[in-house]
Amino acid sequence: MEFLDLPSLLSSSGTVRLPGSKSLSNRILLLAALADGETEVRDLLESDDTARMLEALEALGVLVTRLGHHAYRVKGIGGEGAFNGFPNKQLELFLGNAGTAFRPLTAALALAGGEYVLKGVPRMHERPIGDLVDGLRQLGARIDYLENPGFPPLAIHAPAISDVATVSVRGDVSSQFLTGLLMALPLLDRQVTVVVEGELISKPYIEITLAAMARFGVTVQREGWERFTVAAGARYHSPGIIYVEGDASSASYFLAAGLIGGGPVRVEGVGRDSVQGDVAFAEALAKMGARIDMGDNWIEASRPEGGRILAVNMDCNHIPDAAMTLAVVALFADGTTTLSNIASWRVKETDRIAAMAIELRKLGAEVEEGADYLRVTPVPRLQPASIATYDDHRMAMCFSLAAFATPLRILDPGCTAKTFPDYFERLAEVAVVAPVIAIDGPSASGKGTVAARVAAALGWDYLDSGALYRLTALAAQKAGVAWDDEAGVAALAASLDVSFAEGEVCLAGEDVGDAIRSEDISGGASAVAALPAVREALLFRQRAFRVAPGLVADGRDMGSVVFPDARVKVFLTASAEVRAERRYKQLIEKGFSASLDKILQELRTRDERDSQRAVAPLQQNVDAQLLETSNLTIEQAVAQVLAWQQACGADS
Ligand SMILES: Nc1ncnc2c1ncn2[C@@H]1O[C@H](COP(=O)(O)OP(=O)(O)OP(=O)(O)O)[C@@H](O)[C@H]1O
Ligand SMILES: Nc1ccn([C@@H]2O[C@H](COP(=O)(O)O)[C@@H](O)[C@H]2O)c(=O)n1
Repeated sequence: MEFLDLPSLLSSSGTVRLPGSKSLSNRILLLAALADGETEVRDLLESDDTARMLEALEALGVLVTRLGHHAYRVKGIGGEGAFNGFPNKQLELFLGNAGTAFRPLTAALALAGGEYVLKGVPRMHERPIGDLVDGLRQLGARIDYLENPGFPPLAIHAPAISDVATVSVRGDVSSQFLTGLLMALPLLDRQVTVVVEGELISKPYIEITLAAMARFGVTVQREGWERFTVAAGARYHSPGIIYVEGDASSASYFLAAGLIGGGPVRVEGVGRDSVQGDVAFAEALAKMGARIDMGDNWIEASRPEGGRILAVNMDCNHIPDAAMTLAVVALFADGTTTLSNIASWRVKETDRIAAMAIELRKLGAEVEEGADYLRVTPVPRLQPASIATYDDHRMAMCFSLAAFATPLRILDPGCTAKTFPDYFERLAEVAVVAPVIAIDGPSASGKGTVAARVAAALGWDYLDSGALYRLTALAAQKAGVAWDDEAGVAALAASLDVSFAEGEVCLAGEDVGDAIRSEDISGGASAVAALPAVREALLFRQRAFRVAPGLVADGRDMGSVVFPDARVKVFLTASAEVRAERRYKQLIEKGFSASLDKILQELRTRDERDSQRAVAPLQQNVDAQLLETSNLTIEQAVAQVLAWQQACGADS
């Protein structure tokens, strides 16, 4: 499985231009297709969900021209006289997991006339659509469930249009059912009123629908949130050029980063004039302690000097998507946060309440999960974890914010392609990561000694990565697993029970500081380190050491593989003879017997194996500074590394 390791994030500031809103993009594309005339859609979101809508429209015979720079020209199929439906009247469409494509297309195709099959990914087939189908059937639509009643896939047949003037639809499961119905009604040439049954959820999404329809010339008469009427003769007319607003839900991650990391972080593309309800996220964040500034087309979030992040009890029905971000902000709050009225999370890309609870607990938070609420109690120190994302873009994006507290592994980060393909690149632009000094070099060159002293001088953490390979070799020896049994040793490496505290190195609670330094285990470490699966198993464990305020790491591949973005990279070495002598002295001082010749020979063997192995071989990388210490004291070597650190202007 693909993954992305996020280091600890220290602070945030900067500006992000948001991608186009998913909700608006797919609504506008469909309306442009149904309208008369040509519409130029600018700033369209380029993502999986919009790709599914574009593919579907083109397959239906709508002419779409890609103009570049997120602009598309759509030749509408509307015109004078009765609506004739789409040019292609018999088709099977695959709509992935795009709810904003599936629901409105179901409604439009059900009233358009034709024989269509609508399918999606397995999760789409678990997301209810029965309420929309029931509403459409009242209008004469003929729709069959191909698998389970109430769920996609669907077979849509030409409708037997009735003259019913009032239809009802449930509003308490997904507002997309009402959206789908409303957007399709102008295809009928008569007045129809939709009556909402139950309390309508996610009302701001209906505002988006009404605003988008209005841009295409159709005004919906609204009586509260219960009755919506589309008049006879309502027709979609192209507005000519239409701009898609930035995605307000996507803004939530950056605004939250502004609060958690200090900010200010500004998002451009949404602001005071936005039609998207998720801009209300900014108010929710303000209740959690953020300072919010807003212009017509931008919003900025920061944390006031000395400000705390406040726990809240919040009804999130109006911002269901952006509220996921609040659940992660809650990890930084000063008490227990409760997010309520979020039952719709259960029928989104995944069961988001369940998924959120599982993943927040992995980080160490206390979480209570209810049918329609989530309660999060933070802990003083979060723990590094691999976060599963459930093929849900918002899981990946909101959990990235936990990196302000701990290094993280995000599994399947590519799932953000649904709405925000370059999310992690944009996040990197506004977040400052914990700095790393990577010191690589051959055995006994002094890199551990120098690295530990540099770390102490800077007040940073220190990682002796070689110790992890040594511990793995020792664990294998104790378990009777041969050092060349790649799968067996990798399994041990993945579950190593180790701790480094107060100068002790413990394996399963036992201090093995001296045992892992024996020449036998040195050879074993070098042997297991040549196994790719072992290196893979230890990768995140090493990266998890990268916490605030910074890390000095020593090993063989710190600068090349583990921390390729380290700001200072050093290749610290000395001649083999000098190194053998240093190791000899070290052993004698510790009271071990040793032979200089044997040490030199073993050291050369280890150098040879470390530099010849296929994965992460020991070598000086082009971007690493050479530090030849044969004629340097420890103090001189330390001073040189600190000078490089200062010269590169890294945080100290
Ligand atoms: N510049 C130096 N001059 C003299 N002695 C040094 C110098 N640097 C380190 N030493 C000594 O060399 C010995 C080996 O150093 P150290 O254990 O730090 O090496 P290392 O590269 O981390 O080794 P390994 O890879 O085997 O863990 C230590 O006793 C240390 O004090
Ligand atoms: N990043 C690293 C660190 C170590 N190794 C291997 O482990 C052996 C022991 O390391 P020491 O630094 O404690 O000597 C070493 O010989 C390497 O084979 C590694 O591969 N990558």
